Amino acid sequence: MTQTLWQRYQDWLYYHNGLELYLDLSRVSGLTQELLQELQPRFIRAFQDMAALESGSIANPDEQRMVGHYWLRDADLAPTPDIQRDIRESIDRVEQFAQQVHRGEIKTSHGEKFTDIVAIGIGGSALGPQFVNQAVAPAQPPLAIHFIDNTDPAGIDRLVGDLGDRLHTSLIVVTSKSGGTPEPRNGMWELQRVFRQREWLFAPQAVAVTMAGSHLDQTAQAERWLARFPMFDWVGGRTSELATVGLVPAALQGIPIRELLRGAREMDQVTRIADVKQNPAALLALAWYATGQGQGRKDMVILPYKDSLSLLSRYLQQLVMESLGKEKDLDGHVVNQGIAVYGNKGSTDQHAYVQQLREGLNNFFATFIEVLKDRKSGDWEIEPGITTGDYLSVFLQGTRQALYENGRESITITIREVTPKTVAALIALYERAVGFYASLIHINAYHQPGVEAGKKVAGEILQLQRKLLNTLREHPHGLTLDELAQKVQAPAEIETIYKILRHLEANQRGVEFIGEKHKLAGLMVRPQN
Ligand SMILES: O=P(O)(O)OC[C@H]1O[C@H](O)[C@H](O)[C@@H](O)[C@@H]1O
Repeated sequence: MTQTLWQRYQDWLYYHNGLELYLDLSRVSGLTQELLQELQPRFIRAFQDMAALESGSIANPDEQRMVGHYWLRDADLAPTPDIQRDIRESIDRVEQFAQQVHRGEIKTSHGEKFTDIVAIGIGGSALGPQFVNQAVAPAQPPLAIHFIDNTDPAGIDRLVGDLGDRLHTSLIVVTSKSGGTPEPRNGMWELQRVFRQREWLFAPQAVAVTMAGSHLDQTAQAERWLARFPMFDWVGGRTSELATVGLVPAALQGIPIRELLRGAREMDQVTRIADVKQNPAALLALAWYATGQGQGRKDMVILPYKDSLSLLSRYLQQLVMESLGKEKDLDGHVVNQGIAVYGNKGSTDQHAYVQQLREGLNNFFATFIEVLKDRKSGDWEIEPGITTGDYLSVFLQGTRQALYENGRESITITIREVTPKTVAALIALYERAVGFYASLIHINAYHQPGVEAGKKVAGEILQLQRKLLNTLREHPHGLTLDELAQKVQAPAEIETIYKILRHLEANQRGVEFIGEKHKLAGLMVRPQN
């Protein structure tokens, strides 16, 4: 007897009472009891791996590191008394610092209360804080937050311009776990220059969030910055939102960090259960495996039907793709794994790419995030018996049904309201699901070897740029691109050389082309007068 969809819905529905969170997997048609049985041995291994991880094993073998982000929300889990103490102390210090700033006990060096935060960081040092800021920052926060999350001078200029004098009452929170990432360092240097130009003191407004002893930490100590908060080497960037990386900006914005920690802890407690059907993260990992045949054949389209969650997809892009997008498995076999993540929000995206989802390439599964509570207060009927929120709700249901009827799979996560607790629970759910899924496909979810390759090439190009400028200065009458490439002993890099020169010329950086610059054959370049 074919199972009714309603029966399937009930069979594959998970509900967490404390969090009022539902996980509906019924529209993942590849999900069957048979698959669950087939994968049981791998799940048993995944639960064992996870238990070992939480006990302090070297769960990140490639970097020989422990993986301890779950300890952040329940210090008792940490494997040593020292780590337990470090966790508790760091949270207490964050809370105390924020309270002192809010009360005006910590002020600027010129005696004013702080009004804003400029958060400088990139990747895991920005995406979590940005997501949580948009999701749950108070309407009138004690300090408004602004992000420099790139090395784009125009973006920095825009922020400095928008801030105006509020920069003088801003806390500059520089976050970099490694303490050496070029982009946040550049952001810091750019702001320090603005402070110098305006004859303002930078250090008394500066806060560092980084690993003890890092270059950034040493700088903050030497320059006597206002405060420093530790990042631990056993917390990865993409799982650091519940570490000081996320807690410092959250606390300063008046977001209750103990609620964030509580929500994540409550989710951790159930995602620790070694029984797939009782474990929402294991169920999520199973659904991902089912829909993509364990090879990421389907992209993960994140569709929260709530404006305040529209940065969730950007946050999950790093958490999922930097964890799962790996060339080799734990045995060194080339697997080129991953699950691509994209999305924005509903119902907005129905007017953008849902057309392709409904009728085009069936290479995705949607993840709807449904929020039952429409607004804090003041609801009213825009039509008899209908509210704006009804539209949002029925557009989600309608899209989900329209996709399913055309053979497109979806997962639906439902929460009653967007709160610090439920947002942190969502973060914890995905952190654990990524960990389980990585076990199922036998990869290390906790390193990121692929990000180094691009950085290495970038460093080489910067070096080449320095050589080009030095060489050009010796030839005021100019050289052809070929001659220049020969003189810097990089004939094979002529295209890169051309791109470096084109960028320098566009910014009046001491280089000018002779002749029509799009006619590359025989194009000459000389030092700019
Ligand atoms: O916090 P940082 O050390 O500056 O690192 C910032 C980011 O850098 C790299 O891109 C890593 O792959 C990310 O995982 C990390 O979040």
